[in-house]
Amino acid sequence: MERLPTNVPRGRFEFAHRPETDQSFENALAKARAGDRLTVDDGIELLTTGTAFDGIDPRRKEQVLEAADQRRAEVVGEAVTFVANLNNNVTTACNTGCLFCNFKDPAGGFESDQVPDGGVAHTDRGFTKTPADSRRIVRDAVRRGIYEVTSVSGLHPALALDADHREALAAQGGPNYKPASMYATDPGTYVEQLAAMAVDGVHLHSMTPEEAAHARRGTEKSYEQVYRRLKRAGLDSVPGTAAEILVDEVRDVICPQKIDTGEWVAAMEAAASVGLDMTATIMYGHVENEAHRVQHLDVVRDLQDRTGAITEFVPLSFVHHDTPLVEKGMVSTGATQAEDELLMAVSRLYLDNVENLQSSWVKFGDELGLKLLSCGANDFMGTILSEEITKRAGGEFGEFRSVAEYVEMITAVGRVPAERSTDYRQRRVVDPDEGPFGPTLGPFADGTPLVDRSAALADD
Ligand SMILES: C[S@@+](CC[C@H](N)C(=O)[O-])C[C@H]1O[C@@H](n2cnc3c(N)ncnc32)[C@H](O)[C@@H]1O
Ligand SMILES: Nc1c(NC[C@H](O)[C@H](O)[C@H](O)CO)[nH]c(=O)[nH]c1=O
Ligand SMILES: N[C@@H](Cc1ccc(O)cc1)C(=O)O
Ligand code: SF4
Repeated sequence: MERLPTNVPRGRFEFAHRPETDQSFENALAKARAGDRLTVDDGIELLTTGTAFDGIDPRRKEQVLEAADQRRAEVVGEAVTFVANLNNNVTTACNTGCLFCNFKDPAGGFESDQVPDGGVAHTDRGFTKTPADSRRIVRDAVRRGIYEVTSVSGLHPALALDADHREALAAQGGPNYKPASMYATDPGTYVEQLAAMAVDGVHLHSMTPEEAAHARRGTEKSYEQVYRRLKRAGLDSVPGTAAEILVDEVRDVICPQKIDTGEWVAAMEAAASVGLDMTATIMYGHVENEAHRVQHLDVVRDLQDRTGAITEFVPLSFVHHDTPLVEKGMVSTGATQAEDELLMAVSRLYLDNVENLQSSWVKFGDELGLKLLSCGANDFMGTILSEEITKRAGGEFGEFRSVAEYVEMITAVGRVPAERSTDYRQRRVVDPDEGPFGPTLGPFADGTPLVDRSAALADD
């Protein structure tokens, strides 16, 4: 039987870590089926369907997917959850230069001398919102019934933890700092933005490890001090993005100016130590190989063993179309479907201490997103209402799914739709015979259906 292709022919990049093991696929599959804790070598054998040959064996792939689906059913049952949420990203200004990212705009384009009076930024596809802008956008969405607002942004040079941090950066001239007075729009401080978004009891999900590093730059503050201050300002949980691939030889290629693996882990541990829940992610399907992917899972599993704070794992398949990695000719595609399916399945089997696995329709689309619910996933992401990160990398699956669409799609694949809270501690099963369908868990939610106002939101 012909083997299916993988996206990056092994060996194209000279990495020290390579998908070679002393384990056999059969042994690894037997351990997975028995519910044994897998080793990195086991994971590599499952993810490659056997390292003895290049490409993916379709029959073995189905065996791995079936094992993952069985494990999902045992761990979390038949419900497929979704959250009523909003993405409110504050700014696209960022000079960190991650090669997989097209969300960012050079911060210089936002400086006052670059922006016509009252006009939009020099890079007119980007944006910076004031705290007042954020508050207005979030308040509107809360009144429409959302439960959570997620906010992840570029590392704007004027952004600082709080007023004291701003003063310290101004006094020492940096690092990566320019005063807000140089920009057409002042983003405020992280504390001001969080306080502005923490309206009416909405759940505030923000401040990735990379943003926390930005919020302590040039100081001796610990990550604990930063996250404790952010929690006081209204932060409820932390997105475990900026993870990308938690193996430094890969980070050195795709995001050399970003925090390293150790810093990411330290920030996440700190967030957990001050009582914040978090998600964890992997952004895969670019230059890395299967050994890197499983080593990444091992870092996440170990973090969860030590903190228990990770509420879900979120595979982010690299959206490659409009990114520097493609422009530089380093890659030409993202992950193949077979790789997406196996990554989800091996995540389920390897992360034996993380209960929830998310399939994102904005990255995979509805059809593959639903298929991945039979490969180990049990969550189908959220309504989000607005989305720039994927869209600006060339993603074309939209910015919104209504509760009615969730109920229709989930029941169509024979699963049980359930609205959830960010921390999964609240789950409300939705009866598909009891329309109309709207969110009910948010502070102002009364079951009124959400409508697609992404155009209106984009005008904000
Ligand atoms: C855009 S950043 C914004 C927050 C912050 N600047 C950071 O890097 O954590 C958030 C995450 O989006 C994901 N992302 C960015 N570009 C992507 C792409 N082209 N495909 C898939 N995920 C992407 C990355 O995992 C990244 O950590
Ligand atoms: N996977 C993606 C997400 N996931 C995060 C969820 O939207 C939600 O914030 C989290 O599950 C906590 O409840 N968000 C995106 O905007 N895009 C994705 O691809
Ligand atoms: N920021 C990520 C999505 C994400 C958001 C919050 C999370 O907790 C996890 C993932 C992206 O757009 O790709
Ligand atoms: S991934 Fe985050 S830090 Fe990296 S360039 Fe994009 S916005 Fe900036």
